Amino acid sequence: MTAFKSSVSLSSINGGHAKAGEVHVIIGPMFAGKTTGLLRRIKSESSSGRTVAMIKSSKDTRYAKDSVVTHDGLKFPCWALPDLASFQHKLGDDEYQKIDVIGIDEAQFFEDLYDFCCKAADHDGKTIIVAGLDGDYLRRSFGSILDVIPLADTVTKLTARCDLCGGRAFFTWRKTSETKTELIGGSDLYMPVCRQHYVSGESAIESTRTVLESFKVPNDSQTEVSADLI
Ligand SMILES: Nc1ncnc2c1ncn2[C@@H]1O[C@H](COP(=O)(O)OP(=O)(O)O)[C@@H](O)[C@H]1O
Ligand SMILES: Cc1cn([C@H]2C[C@H](O)[C@@H](COP(=O)(O)O)O2)c(=O)[nH]c1=O
Repeated sequence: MTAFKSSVSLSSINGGHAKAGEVHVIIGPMFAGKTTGLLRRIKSESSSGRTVAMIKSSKDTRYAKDSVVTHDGLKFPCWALPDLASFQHKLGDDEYQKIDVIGIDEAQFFEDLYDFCCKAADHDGKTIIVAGLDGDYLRRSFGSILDVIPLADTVTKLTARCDLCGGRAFFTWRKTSETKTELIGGSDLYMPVCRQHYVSGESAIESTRTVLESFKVPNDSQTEVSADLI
């Protein structure tokens, strides 16, 4: 009786699909192997006969326009899109229906990630594998990737190797003073670091700022100087 009830409700909420969808989330700092893990899972799904599609943000122009590429150079063809809503439109409804598994790389750049995962997994019966940065260079939540955790079947947090000591790296350090959140780049701009080196880097920046501040001429004296000159 219970089994009968649940299969009736599943087919009604799931647009008539026999199988419910799934959401799997892979997070971590840069260089942690998120894209490598995503490619492995997509290739394994494909080998077991499921139809797969890969999407990445069109903001990521680093290695190739229409491929997801790992830091080691592994490649997989993809749709490079500005948003996820455009995926079904681009593919067409018939082709969309045929897709079983959708990989999403650089998921932190998609504002409509939550709505897409809800629709694709809950209503269209797709398996979605989401990979992206959980935190930005300031260790603040990045985009809406953390919002999909309550939707997820599984969450995997990967770590890289700290570039300074070889320990486990949980965070991404930005090597430049650029402060905008979104800044596309690789090892030219970023490095993975452990907690100790993230914190010591922050302290070094703070000390430098304090020293520079102490050299600044106060505003009042600047006014006096210019007044004297007049
Ligand atoms: N500091 C590092 N720690 C770990 N892997 C690194 C590091 N620097 C370069 N790599 C390389 O990056 C690869 C992971 O690349 P990728 O899957 O594209 O990572 P992500 O998508 O998490 O940025 C590793 O297999 C390794 O060869
Ligand atoms: C930390 C941080 C990263 N980015 C950018 C830099 C890269 O283009 C991607 C991350 O790529 P990966 O596959 O995880 O290596 O995100 C950013 O825009 N802002 C940041 O704070």
